[in-house]
Amino acid sequence: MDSVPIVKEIPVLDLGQAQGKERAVVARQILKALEEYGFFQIINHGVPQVLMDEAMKVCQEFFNLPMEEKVHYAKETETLYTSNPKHYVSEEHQYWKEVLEHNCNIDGEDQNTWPSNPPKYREVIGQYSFEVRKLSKIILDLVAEGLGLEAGFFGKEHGQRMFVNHYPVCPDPSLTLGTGGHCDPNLITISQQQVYGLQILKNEEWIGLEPLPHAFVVNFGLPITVISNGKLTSVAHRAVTNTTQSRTAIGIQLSKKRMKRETRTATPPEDTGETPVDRRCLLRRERLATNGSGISTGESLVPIQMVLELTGH
Ligand SMILES: O=C(O)CCC(=O)C(=O)O
Ligand SMILES: [Fe+2]
Repeated sequence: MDSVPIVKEIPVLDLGQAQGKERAVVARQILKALEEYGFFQIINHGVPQVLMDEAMKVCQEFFNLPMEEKVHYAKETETLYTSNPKHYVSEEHQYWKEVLEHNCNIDGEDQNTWPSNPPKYREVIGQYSFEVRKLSKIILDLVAEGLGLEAGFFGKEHGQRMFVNHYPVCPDPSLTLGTGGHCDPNLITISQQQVYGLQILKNEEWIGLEPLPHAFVVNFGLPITVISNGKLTSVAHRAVTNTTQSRTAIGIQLSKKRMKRETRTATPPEDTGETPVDRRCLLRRERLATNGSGISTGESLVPIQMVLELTGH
């Protein structure tokens, strides 16, 4: 894993230019970045740096809470928090990470399910998810323009969910995984990360993406293949841990449809007749099938019917 090169060519796009007469240029740059890498970073995106810092701070403070307090959020009925020890018993591979995840839909009604500690969590993440939502709409409009689709093609009603992956310092990263290779199942993911660890698949080789301070990393999930009529595909990625620094990545995912947790279920073909399996479990199983570090193609990760359902097509 150490031999993975950090590639400076992964595009860094200036979203500020999209407001002026350079808009069409930016739309083309985004399309090119998606065709070549499936990922890009954006600067001048309009989300205040201080808000980004505060969001990172409250997330890190959450992970620094004592385990007794964090497990309070690991209830079976509404799981906000999971950690690698939880999977030790059932999974072949051990993931060196903790995850905080919850919906953050626009009406704000999810907020009372969010952690109440750190005390500023709900206020800060409420603002942050609102700002990132605005930003994702700007990017979606640019992608629609770049694809020659009508303005507003991606619609107004989106489901929004936040995934915060926290990877503690790992004494031996070769023995474990941060996040195994996968494609995202949702429409668009916008993530904030301050420490290197994200790797993306290019020409069947892993390459590393060095996050710029206060930039956002953007990628598209499986539905983009259907939406773009095969012009774009979702690119597999994974995250590695390191021996010196913990790493926290705050991902905000938008889906074409609002997803309530209970609707995030599906019966994979081989399980017909059994209890529906949580879709993230399905994804995790597919990740394991690729040994966690291999390549998951769109087809093997999520059945195409599910992609169509997610895109509302
Ligand atoms: O840790 C990261 O940067 C990536 C995590 C990720 O890809 C995911 O949760 O879908
Ligand atoms: Fe991902």
